[in-house]
Amino acid sequence: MPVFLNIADADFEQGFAAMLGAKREDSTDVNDAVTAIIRDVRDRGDAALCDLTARFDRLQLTPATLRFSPEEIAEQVARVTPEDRAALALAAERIRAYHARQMPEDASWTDPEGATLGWRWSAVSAAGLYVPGGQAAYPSSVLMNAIPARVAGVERLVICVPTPDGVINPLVLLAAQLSGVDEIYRIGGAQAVAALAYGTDTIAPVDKITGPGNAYVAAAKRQVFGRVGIDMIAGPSEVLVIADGDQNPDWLAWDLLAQAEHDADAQSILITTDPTMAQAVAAAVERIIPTLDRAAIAGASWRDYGTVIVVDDLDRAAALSNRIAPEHLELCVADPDALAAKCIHAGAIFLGAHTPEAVGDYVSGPNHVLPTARSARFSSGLSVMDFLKRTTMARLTPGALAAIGPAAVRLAASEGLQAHGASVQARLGTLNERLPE
Ligand SMILES: NC(=O)c1ccc[n+]([C@@H]2O[C@H](COP(=O)([O-])OP(=O)(O)OC[C@H]3O[C@@H](n4cnc5c(N)ncnc54)[C@H](O)[C@@H]3O)[C@@H](O)[C@H]2O)c1
Ligand SMILES: N[C@H](CO)Cc1c[nH]c[nH+]1
Ligand SMILES: [Zn+2]
Repeated sequence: MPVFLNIADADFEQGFAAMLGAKREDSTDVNDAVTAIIRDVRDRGDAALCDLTARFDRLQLTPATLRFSPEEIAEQVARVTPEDRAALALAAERIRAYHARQMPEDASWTDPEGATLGWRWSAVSAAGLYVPGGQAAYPSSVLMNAIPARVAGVERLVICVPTPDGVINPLVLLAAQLSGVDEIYRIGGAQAVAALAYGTDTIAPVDKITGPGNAYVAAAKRQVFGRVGIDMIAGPSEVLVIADGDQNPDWLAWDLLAQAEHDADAQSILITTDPTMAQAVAAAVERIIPTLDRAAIAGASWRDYGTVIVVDDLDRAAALSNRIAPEHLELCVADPDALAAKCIHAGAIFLGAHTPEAVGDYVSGPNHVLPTARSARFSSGLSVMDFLKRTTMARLTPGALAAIGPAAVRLAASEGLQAHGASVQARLGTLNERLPE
């Protein structure tokens, strides 16, 4: 049974703890295995990639076949139906248009002292996108990672995707093609992350690695961070639906199950002001679960992490939502804008009964790679900013240096840094002057 709370009389703190659950912890075994794999790839390069792919993905490769050839990509992409191609193209175009608006502007101004100041944005030169293999390969996630990189102006975009037993989802390759990916390698796990970070004879290293993956991929991203940038370590998906009493319970049940079917560790929460709605949605969820293709996963997720909370009013719902800081927040209420104004901490907000979270997974335009496990309190979803760096700029005239330089000289002296002060004084012509007491 999911956790069922009536906030009016339940111990919320206890329920809150149960709701957040005891999620996965870092495993020493995984970390040690990943350290060894990374070392192997650094030492033996392509040979290690081929050996590890044979071991984990049951696929024999040579350095020459690590990369998908243009002919193979064309052959796979030709298998995609026109309907699937059109849907993917529509998604790609909407995601591109949304992310184009995120591009920040450079800035430059001259202050009253005569200093011209500002900043300039530039893209990372090369980005590597990890695409989880097998059943978990989502073409939509290829678009969500690769398109912001391209919009940001990344010159070289690389994908690593494991192909267990040689099997690849053609839609993943089409999504890569639509997003302008330059190179696709059929490798996965920690060895792929190591190759992207350190490079091999065949794979040139990248500057930033993004994308989800299993515990080995996550541990490898943590271990190579510093050598390269990484996006975030995304945990199991979550949705919080806030609903008033005037909603269709079946619609809300489908929304909760759309997260639950992702992962047995996913979390779906309903907060409602109407006890009758709470009961109706919970009943609909139980009725629908056995009909799902992924009934076992969705059932486990709902049983272990599903939560239904009844509150007195929407202010209380907003306060709870802010504590949960959900990855996805659906506001199925009469005035979603008023409620959204009170919901400060959420990765993505979906306003109104006709905006199911699932549309955001694919085609609305915003990114579906979002902060999980309450990290929406301090972080944001993937965006073009993840592929950009900001460089600050300053140019001083002699007059500007004369106006503000003496303060720098004084501060350098206070820090005991003689050359710092001298580099300013030399320009001011005051190098041999004693510093004022
Ligand atoms: N948007 C998202 O957040 C999102 C999307 C899709 C998938 N996912 C997550 O990605 C993951 C997919 O997992 P997956 O395993 O199917 O694919 P994966 O591509 O993440 O991992 C496959 C690789 O794991 C490595 N591996 C497996 N067992 C190993 C072992 N014992 N020792 C060392 N390495 C080992 C192998 O190299 C293999 O190629 C799931 O956790 C899923 O929840 C997240
Ligand atoms: N809801 C997932 C995490 O935001 C993303 C996804 C991909 N495909 C379907 N859904
Ligand atoms: Zn989803």
